[in-house]
Amino acid sequence: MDKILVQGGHPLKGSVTISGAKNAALPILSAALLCDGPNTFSNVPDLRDIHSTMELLSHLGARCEMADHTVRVDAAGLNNHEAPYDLVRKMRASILVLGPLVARLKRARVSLPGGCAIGARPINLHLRGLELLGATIELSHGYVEAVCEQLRGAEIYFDMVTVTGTENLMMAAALADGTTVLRNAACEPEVTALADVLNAMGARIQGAGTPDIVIEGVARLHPVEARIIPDRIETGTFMAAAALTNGDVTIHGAEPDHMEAVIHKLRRAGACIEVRNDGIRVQGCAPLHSVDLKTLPYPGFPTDMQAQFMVLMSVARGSCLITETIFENRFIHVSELHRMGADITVTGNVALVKGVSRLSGAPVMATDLRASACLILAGLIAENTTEVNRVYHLDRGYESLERKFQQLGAAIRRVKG
Ligand SMILES: CC(=O)N[C@H]1[C@@H](OP(=O)(O)OP(=O)(O)OC[C@H]2O[C@@H](n3ccc(=O)[nH]c3=O)[C@H](O)[C@@H]2O)O[C@H](CO)[C@@H](O)[C@@H]1O
Ligand SMILES: C=C(OP(=O)(O)O)C(=O)O
Repeated sequence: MDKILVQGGHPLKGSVTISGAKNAALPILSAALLCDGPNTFSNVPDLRDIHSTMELLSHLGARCEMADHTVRVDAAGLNNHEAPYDLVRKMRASILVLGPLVARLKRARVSLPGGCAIGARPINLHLRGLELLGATIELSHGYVEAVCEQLRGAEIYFDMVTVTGTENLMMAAALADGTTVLRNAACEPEVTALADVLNAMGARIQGAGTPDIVIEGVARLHPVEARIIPDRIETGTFMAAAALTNGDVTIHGAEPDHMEAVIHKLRRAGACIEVRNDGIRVQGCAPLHSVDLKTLPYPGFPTDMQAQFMVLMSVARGSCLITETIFENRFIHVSELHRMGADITVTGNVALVKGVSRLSGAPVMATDLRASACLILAGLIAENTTEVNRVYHLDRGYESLERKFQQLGAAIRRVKG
């Protein structure tokens, strides 16, 4: 298995270009199942999760190919309603084929994704929404089976904000008879990006990006060409790294409007951030200060940035509380940060982080994507060498992470295992 070695102590300097967003690309690739004919999506990040999704869509009968960050998906041959365990277990976002399959084929049999390192990750709200749209749902042998004659519009209220739940039901409702209203819907930019692609396909969706989304069902959708939005979590990871190393980095290709909560917290922690026409410039203005943080649905501070922010706080002046409200077990990185000398105490979903003067390099590993990114960041400022193991989690979500850090002057390299 590959590992990444980081020699700490090099301030990051220069510029970096952000890739397309994994969490926008995955639902959009599934949306291609809703129409016949060739869809073309550009700026798709070349990641393991993208290839897993293409494998799943091919299994369902779609034709998929990727070249130079452009993915073509043609679901004219969609003929299989079953997403098997072996493909779904590789990636939780596979559940996003459920809505499109029920809408197109009137039936779906999709393996339940189950939990993962960060928490239980239930899909009860997706299933209840599909029932309200008229599908009959059964759970058996680890699979969800959904059938319907024709989906019909309904009013659906989400008890919790769910990103993939909102996306699944928006895709299903796009081809339902009548009007669907989603209340307390997720407002994440990736939801808006999906709605934009569906509308370009001929769907009638209003209100995406707000908690009330209204979808007037249409009889059919047509293929499109679309570009995937920039990855706001990759952007935030590089912003955090620049501030942490007391560096000076300009981030190109990012969308500053999606970064407000992260920019706000980094500024309060002492980073100097300038939003310019050619990118976001982040300069470390040492020392960093402790600031409390709570993860929330968008536009709140993203759970996917909590681990990276914790590294900053672990070497900031003072103490702070970091509260994780989205996932019940998203402090996997804490025990590894302890091994590097951090002073963090976790009680339930709250971490008390007392800033220390330095971290020291150590062999570490994490079983989650953003926790792995956090350990790379810690390695950038730690004394001596940090060895980050199990980097296949990173490869699910960051394209060329070590190459991008090398360009900024970090002493980082991958060792093939
Ligand atoms: C709101 C939120 O920040 N969602 C994050 C979540 O999206 P993802 O779509 O994976 O997760 P959801 O948004 O669906 O889940 C949010 C919360 O709702 C609960 N839930 C969800 C669906 C359901 O049917 N029943 C239920 O109880 C989950 O357990 C969780 O506590 O993980 C992604 C990967 O880290 C992040 O990019 C998203 O920002
Ligand atoms: C945890 C993540 O992804 P997934 O939902 O695919 O597990 C993430 O993007 O941080």
